[in-house]
Amino acid sequence: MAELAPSLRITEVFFSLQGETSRMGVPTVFVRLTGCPLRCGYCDSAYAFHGGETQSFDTIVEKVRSFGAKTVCVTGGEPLAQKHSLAFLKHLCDEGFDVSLETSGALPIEHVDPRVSRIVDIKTPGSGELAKMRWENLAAVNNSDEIKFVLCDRADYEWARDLLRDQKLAERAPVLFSPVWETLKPADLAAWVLEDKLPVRMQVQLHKILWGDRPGV
Ligand SMILES: C[S@@+](CC[C@H](N)C(=O)[O-])C[C@H]1O[C@@H](n2cnc3c(N)ncnc32)[C@H](O)[C@@H]1O
Ligand SMILES: Nc1nc2[nH]cc(C(=O)O)c2c(=O)[nH]1
Ligand code: SF4
Ligand SMILES: [Mg+2]
Repeated sequence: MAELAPSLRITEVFFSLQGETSRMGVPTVFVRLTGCPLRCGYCDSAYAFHGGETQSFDTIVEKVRSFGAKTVCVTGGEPLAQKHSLAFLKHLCDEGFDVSLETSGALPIEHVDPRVSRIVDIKTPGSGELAKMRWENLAAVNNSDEIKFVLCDRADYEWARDLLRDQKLAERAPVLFSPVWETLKPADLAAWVLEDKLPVRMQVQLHKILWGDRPGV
């Protein structure tokens, strides 16, 4: 019997400015996949934990293409938790898109198509999901990827700073430090990064400054 065409469970596809990472500000199509095995206390995308709609690759790509942009960010939920996400990432690259992936760090990243830039979170103690971190992922990141810490408070900051130094993370890939929205004051994080002269890129979520904390932007 012929296999059904591969599909994904999708929460939303939308066009916005990339609000995170070193690609911040670039017009980007976002594909948000449904479902996540983690429950970070601060998650701003909990609406993607359930629901969504099953769509074929062709349907998703047609929607992506309709925005007329070359840059695509696959996020979630946790994209790598879906069976066909690796094939989908490869398909987007084959179709000529410039693709980035937002992933929690809890699932294997090494089989992601090498043309994809992988933004790999290291979940902190404050996220409540540190125990899910798959530390082997760190050996797989390279200079076209980014390692990202989303920080709840000073304790998270010190934990991330110490890990950055001990594991020489900045030598593996660019490192991002981002405050949890409306939880850690960006100016506090900026002062700490400067005081410790950390080799990281501090970033705030541009889309929330522009449009607030809501789906679809
Ligand atoms: C919604 S997650 C989806 C992808 C994947 N599950 C992950 O955690 O990377 C995308 C990014 O948003 C970050 N994020 C989620 N909630 C946030 C918040 N309240 N403030 C700042 N960043 C947040 C996550 O840490 C992650 O880097
Ligand atoms: N504008 C915008 N940029 C983003 N970068 C990463 C996002 C995400 O939710 O993963 C995101 C998002 O939700 N919106
Ligand atoms: S891993 Fe990502 S989507 Fe899942 S709960 Fe954490 S921030 Fe939200
Ligand atoms: Mg978001």
